[in-house]
Amino acid sequence: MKKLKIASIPGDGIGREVVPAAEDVLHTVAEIHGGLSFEFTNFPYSCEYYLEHGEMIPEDGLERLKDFHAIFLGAVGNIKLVPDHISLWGLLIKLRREFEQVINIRPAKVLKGVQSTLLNPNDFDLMVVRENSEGEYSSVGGRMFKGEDEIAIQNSIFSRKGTERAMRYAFELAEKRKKHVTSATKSNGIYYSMPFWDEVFKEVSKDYPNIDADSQHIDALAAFFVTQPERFDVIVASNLFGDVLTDIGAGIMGSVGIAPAANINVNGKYPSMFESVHGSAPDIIGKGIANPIGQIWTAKMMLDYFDEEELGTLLLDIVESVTGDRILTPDLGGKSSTKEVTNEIISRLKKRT
Ligand SMILES: NC(=O)c1ccc[n+]([C@@H]2O[C@H](COP(=O)([O-])OP(=O)(O)OC[C@H]3O[C@@H](n4cnc5c(N)ncnc54)[C@H](O)[C@@H]3O)[C@@H](O)[C@H]2O)c1
Ligand SMILES: O=C(O)C[C@@H](O)C(=O)O
Ligand SMILES: [K+]
Ligand SMILES: [Mn+2]
Repeated sequence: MKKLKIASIPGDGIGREVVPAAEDVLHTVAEIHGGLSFEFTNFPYSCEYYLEHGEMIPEDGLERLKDFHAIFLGAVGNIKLVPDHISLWGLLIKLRREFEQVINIRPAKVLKGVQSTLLNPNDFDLMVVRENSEGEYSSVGGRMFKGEDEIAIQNSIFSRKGTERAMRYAFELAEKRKKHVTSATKSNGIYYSMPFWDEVFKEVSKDYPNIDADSQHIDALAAFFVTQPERFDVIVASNLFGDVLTDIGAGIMGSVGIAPAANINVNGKYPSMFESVHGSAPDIIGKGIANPIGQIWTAKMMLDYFDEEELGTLLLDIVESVTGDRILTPDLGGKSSTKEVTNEIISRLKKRT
C-alpha cells in the first residue's frame, strides 16, 4: 500500500470549501487505484489563527510540516482580519521560501464545455513556469518619512542561480511538450534586472538547441495571451510577471476558479505544495458556490507529482466530462453548487471503476 501523508492547510475563505471537496475526490481516486491511500492531517493556519496566536504559523510550524510527503493548501488572506502582506508573507510565501519551492508551475488550457472568455480560443494549452523564490517579491527595502515627503523603496532580487534554475526548468518541461519556450521580459523599461534576465535566457537557451526560444516584453505578452494564446507552449516568468500572467491564463480559460498550480521543491529537501491559483474569494465565502475545479485540478497535479499520471489523467478526463455536460458553478455561467460539482465528479469517477 502506497500511503501518502499530506499536510492539509485549507487556510482562509473558500479555501475551506474547496480543499475538503478536493480531498474527497482524492480519496475516491485512491479507492479506484486500490493500492494507494491519502492520509490528510489538518493544520488551522489562517488569518483566524493569527488573531488568536499573533502569528500565521507557530514557530515550530515548519518543523511540523517538513516530513509530510506534500502540502495541500487552499488560500490565504482575509483583509478584514489581517493585512494581506502580513498574512501572505506569514504563511504562503514563508512556506514557498523556507521549503525552497523555487518553481511554481501553472497550466492553462481550454476545458471541455467551459466557455473561454475569448471569442476564438483556438484550443490553447500552455504552461507558465513562475520563478517562485525571489524577483519582485522581496523584503528588501523600506519606508521613510511621513506626509508629502514620504517614500517607499522596494528592491527586486534576481540571482543567477534562481534565474537560471527557473529557465532550465522551463526548457526541460518544453522537451516533453511542444518544444517552445517564451521568456517574459521587460528589458526596455527595467534597467538592471531584466537585461540580466535576457542574458541568462540567451545563455541557457544555447544548451537546448532543439527548443525554440523567444522573448516577449511582458506588456505585449499579456496582450498575446488574450489575442493568440495558442502560440505559446512554456512561458518562463519572474515571480510577479508569472503571478499576473497566470491570472490572465485563468481568465482566458473562463474563470480563476479552475486554475491549478504546484509549488515545486526541486532539491527533495522539503515537501512541495499544491495550491490553486485563486485566492480566498471574500465575495462568495459561505455561499456554497466556489468552483472546486481549481483545487481538484491541483490535486491532479499532485497525483502526477507522485507518479500516478494515469490516475491524474483519469481525474482530469472526468472533470472534463462533468464540465462538458455543463454541470458548472456560477463563475462559469452554471447553477450548480460546490457540492453538486464535486459529487458529480466523485460519482462519475466511481462508475469508471
Ligand atoms: N494563493 C493564495 O492563497 C492567494 C491567491 C490570490 C489571492 N489571495 C488572497 O485572497 C484574497 C482575495 O484576493 P483577490 O480578490 O485578489 O483574488 P481571488 O482569487 O480570491 O478572487 C478574485 C475573483 O475571483 C473569484 N473566484 C476566485 N476563486 C474562485 C472559485 N474557486 N470559484 C468561483 N469564483 C472564484 C472571486 O469570487 C473574485 O470575484 C486576498 O486576501 C488575497 O491576498 C491568496
Ligand atoms: O503569490 C502571490 O502573490 C499570491 C497569490 O496571488 C498567488 O498567485 O499565489
Ligand atoms: K490558492
Ligand atoms: Mn496570484
